Amino acid sequence: IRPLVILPDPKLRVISEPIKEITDDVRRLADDMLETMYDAPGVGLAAIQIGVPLRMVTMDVSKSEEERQPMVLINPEITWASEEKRVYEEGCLSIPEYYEEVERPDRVRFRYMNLQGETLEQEADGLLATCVQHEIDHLNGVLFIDYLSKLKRDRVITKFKKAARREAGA
Ligand SMILES: O=C(O)C[C@@H](Cc1ccccc1)[C@H](O)SCc1ccccc1
Ligand SMILES: [Zn+2]
Repeated sequence: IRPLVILPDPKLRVISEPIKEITDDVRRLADDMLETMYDAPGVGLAAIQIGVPLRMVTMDVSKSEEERQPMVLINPEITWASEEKRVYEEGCLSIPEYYEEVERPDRVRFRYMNLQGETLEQEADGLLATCVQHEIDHLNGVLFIDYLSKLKRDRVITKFKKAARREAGA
């Protein structure tokens, strides 16, 4: 389990680098991310959220504990998005205990490489569509608060800056 990077850490604004080769380190990163994601718990995690600026995402939107369906996406990209939008109350493991409605395309198609080195493309709707868009945003330094009004965004950033100062014992 790796510590989560929390707002206002500037690491969250980094654009993550593509993964060029699937090495044992890359496989270990996937294991660390899945372990951290399940422990949080969350349904998705981007590598930058544990401080690693590489384009890897883990997801598991399966409902039950028994039937875990872990997904590891390497260099994922959205290849198509529906016109229809859907509003979902999003949260973020890097912005704890803050939830706001975000509107995103209802369905997306995304392409990625898996840990076996295969390039796959699949379509998603519902929570998986929301999650994959939220995670790929992380790889581009975009947070869900960027879709809110400036007023709301500034409020939450100020709140987390104050909390960070208190922690530093300022
Ligand atoms: O911070 C993250 O990237 C993980 C989020 C991903 C996510 C956010 C909003 C909507 C879908 C996925 C965590 O999974 S937040 C916890 C959570 C758990 C169940 C459903 C939605 C969010
Ligand atoms: Zn997030």
